[in-house]
Amino acid sequence: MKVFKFGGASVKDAAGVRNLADIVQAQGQGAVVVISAMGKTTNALEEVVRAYMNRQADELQRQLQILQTYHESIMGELAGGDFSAVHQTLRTLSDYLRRPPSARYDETYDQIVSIGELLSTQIVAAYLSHIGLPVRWVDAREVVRTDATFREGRVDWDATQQRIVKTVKGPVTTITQGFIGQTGSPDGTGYRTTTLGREGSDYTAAIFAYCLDAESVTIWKDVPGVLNADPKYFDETVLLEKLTYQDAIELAYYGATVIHPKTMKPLQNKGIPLYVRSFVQPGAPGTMIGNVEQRLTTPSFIFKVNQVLISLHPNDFSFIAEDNLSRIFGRFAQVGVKINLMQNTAISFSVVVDNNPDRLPALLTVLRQDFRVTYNDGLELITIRHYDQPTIDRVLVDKKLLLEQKSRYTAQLVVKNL
Ligand SMILES: Nc1ncnc2c1ncn2[C@@H]1O[C@H](COP(=O)(O)OP(=O)(O)O)[C@@H](O)[C@H]1O
Ligand SMILES: N[C@@H](CC(=O)OP(=O)(O)O)C(=O)O
Repeated sequence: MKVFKFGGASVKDAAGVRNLADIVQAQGQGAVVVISAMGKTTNALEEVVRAYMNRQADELQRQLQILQTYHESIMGELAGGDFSAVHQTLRTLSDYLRRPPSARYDETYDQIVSIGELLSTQIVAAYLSHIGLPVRWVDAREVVRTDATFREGRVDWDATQQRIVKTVKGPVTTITQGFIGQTGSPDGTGYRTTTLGREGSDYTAAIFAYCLDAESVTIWKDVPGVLNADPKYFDETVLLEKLTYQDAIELAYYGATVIHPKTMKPLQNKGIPLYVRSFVQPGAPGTMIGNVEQRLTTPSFIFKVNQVLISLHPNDFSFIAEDNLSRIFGRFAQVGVKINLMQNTAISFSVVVDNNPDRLPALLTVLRQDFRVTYNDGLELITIRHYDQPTIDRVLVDKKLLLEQKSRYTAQLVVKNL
């Protein structure tokens, strides 16, 4: 059994859906096919959530219309298939949005944002059936069980495995959603949809593969495979043909957005290979991640833009020791901000985080309760895996270095453009 994952870029239009059908027919019949929301639908649904929670009726209608028109135009162009399930899902969303919003933002977010994956998989399943490829549409919410951490659901592996094994059987191709799951409701009155964190569809593919002891997972991308840098920021990239799980985990952890960082561990635990291949050139081999002998030697770059360097200084005479550190980490966990890099001296603690306007102001407020806080924004965090000095010198041209951290294999540089 193979698992395929198609992300938003691969199904952003009708041509993408037809291309997916060609790939599945040629290489993936009988596979589990995990699909994300089409194009930038998740971002669009985040706007729907914002308008709904802020009770902006006109804006909400406008956003809903954009969403509906986009999906309808893809269905129109596909010209064929029974899309009644898609229309039902759109009606369910409209009905939901007619009710007054609850105060539980994250829970509401998941109920709305999860619609993107339902729509995409219903469109793809209808089209595949129409062209004569029998498929089973599986509602991932009924098999992927999570806790009640909305927007970042933690998987209950035993319950999920039982359900997946029971549901996914036989030679028929399965179509299911990435990114979404379900929890028993906090008040015990029913089930609620959860999501696994933005860009979490790769992780869903790994969950299905783990539970089914799949022979491989292939994620189909708009790039030839894993490259030694994001081609959006770098002109001369090199394809990494083979990677150890460890190197792939490190690259993803430091921010190489080509694979979600949670994807590798379940696969590594069962030795299931992960292929990253181009949906534009499906015949090309791409990158193979697995139990390979050779560690990576090519320097690989990860650029994170829009970073903020925050420095904390105790208000009293204390040092940055265990008690202060535990308080600091508690504050970050409380507001849900991920630390991209940290460094401490006796009397200061510096962290680099994404400049997320939804969370940064809350973070600064709670930190200021205990510390004097200074910060510097508009920065870049450059991570070089398997670095050498000439590589570091090259990336520092026209940049001012604010902070540097090196371990045996990884160098991290916080810089400002000159
Ligand atoms: N090291 C890397 N190798 C290849 N692509 C990368 C790398 N780092 C970042 N990317 C970016 O990842 C993108 C593909 O991931 P993403 O847009 O999340 O795909 P999808 O949403 O279709 O799953 C590429 O277009 C590329 O810009
Ligand atoms: N649609 C979700 C989940 C996802 O993984 O999408 P993609 O595979 O297009 O990155 C998101 O945008 O966060």
